[in-house]
Amino acid sequence: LGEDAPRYPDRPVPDWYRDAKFGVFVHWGLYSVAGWAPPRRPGEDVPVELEYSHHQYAEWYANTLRIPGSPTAAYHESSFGVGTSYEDLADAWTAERYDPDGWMRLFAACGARYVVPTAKHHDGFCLWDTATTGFSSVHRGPRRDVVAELAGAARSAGLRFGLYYSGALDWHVSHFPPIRSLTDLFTHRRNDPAFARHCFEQVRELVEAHRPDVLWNDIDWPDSAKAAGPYSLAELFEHYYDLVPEGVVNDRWGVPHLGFRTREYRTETGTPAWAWEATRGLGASFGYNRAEDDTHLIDATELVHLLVDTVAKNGNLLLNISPRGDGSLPEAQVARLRELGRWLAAHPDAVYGTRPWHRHAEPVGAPLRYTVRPDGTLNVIALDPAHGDFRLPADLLGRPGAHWGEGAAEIGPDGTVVIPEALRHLPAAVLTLPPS
Ligand SMILES: C[C@@H]1N[C@H](CNC(=O)c2cc3ccccc3o2)[C@@H](O)[C@H](O)[C@@H]1O
Repeated sequence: LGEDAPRYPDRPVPDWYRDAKFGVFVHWGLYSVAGWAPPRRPGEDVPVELEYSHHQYAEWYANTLRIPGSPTAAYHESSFGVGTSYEDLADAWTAERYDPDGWMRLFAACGARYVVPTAKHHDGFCLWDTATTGFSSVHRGPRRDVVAELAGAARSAGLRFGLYYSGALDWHVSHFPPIRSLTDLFTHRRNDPAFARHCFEQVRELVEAHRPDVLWNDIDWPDSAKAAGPYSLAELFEHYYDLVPEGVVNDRWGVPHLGFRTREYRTETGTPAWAWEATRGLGASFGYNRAEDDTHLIDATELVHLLVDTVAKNGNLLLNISPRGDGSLPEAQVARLRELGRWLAAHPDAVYGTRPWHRHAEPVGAPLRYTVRPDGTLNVIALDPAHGDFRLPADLLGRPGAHWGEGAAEIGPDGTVVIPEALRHLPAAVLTLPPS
């Protein structure tokens, strides 16, 4: 490291985060007013040359709109007219059905332990009472301090409160051509000291006003803040941890300091020793996409499997919900969240507060996942109980006291575990083995 390379703190990921396991991401912003991107079903891909002109992330609307000939450009003109800019939409944003307390009560009821709403996404529109710009939800549109309302509602609902911030991209204060490739993504962005100070001051406002338990930065941070000196990232982290001793950050700051690692629409192959977080939308987008219907969304059983698989691999799941511009929550998304919450409410000890076993699954055979409770009890989670009985692996044979929630488990001499009929309709069934 060069002589001016700052020193970053080495901090463990706090236990509250590792125990929480399930959080709700909320991408809500000016892009939710338009709420459109070319829809994409699970498994569908586009050729790399269309990756940005046909971006499936509706929160990228401001960029996609600027790509000549993109479906988004056509959608925008037909919906808002040739003379309406993206930023003009700020005055059309009324958020008339926005109910922060209702949102947070729902997320808590669905088993989330933390929530991470977007404070500023790549479009640069700020959802809090900022002194740094007039491009905000207080000065324009809703004329509400969305972040303050969400912070209060989250904590009243017993949730930890984090904030997403777009550190690398702010299209309101940048004047590059649209991003049309991965190369553009890394070159069409500001790294100058003035922008670095702008980002520093914005996040300082958020930290001082709301003490977020999680600082979830996206993509990267302005390079000129990565050396020692005023408005440096090192100073920002120091300030943050002074104000929020149990605070935690993610791994997208572009410096050798991170809390939990992140995977987006992907998972880990095994069980890493480090804390990590899997994040995705319920469909292919984080921002609301009115072009998505039920067939574009992950189904509830897959959602339970995603959570269990992630937790078995030492990860958390940060599942995104995409409120409409008016603040209402898409019913199909809420239905899936509630279904996940019902399973979690019936099997809390299979997830919350657990830690991974020495393997997360079996290389072959029945789809099992393992988690270990604080008292050493092993949760053997059958991901597809409808397929019926499964064989316990050799290293678990003979362990006494095997139990389903309701009663003792029937296990044959060869390790065949009979799944009770009453459990076969569930997305996953949990067999517990007391500490050996
Ligand atoms: C949560 C989503 N993040 C998108 C940017 N994605 C990334 O920077 C990214 C993607 C990703 C995948 C694996 C490890 C790190 C990674 O970073 C961002 O462009 C989307 O609009 C949305 O906010």
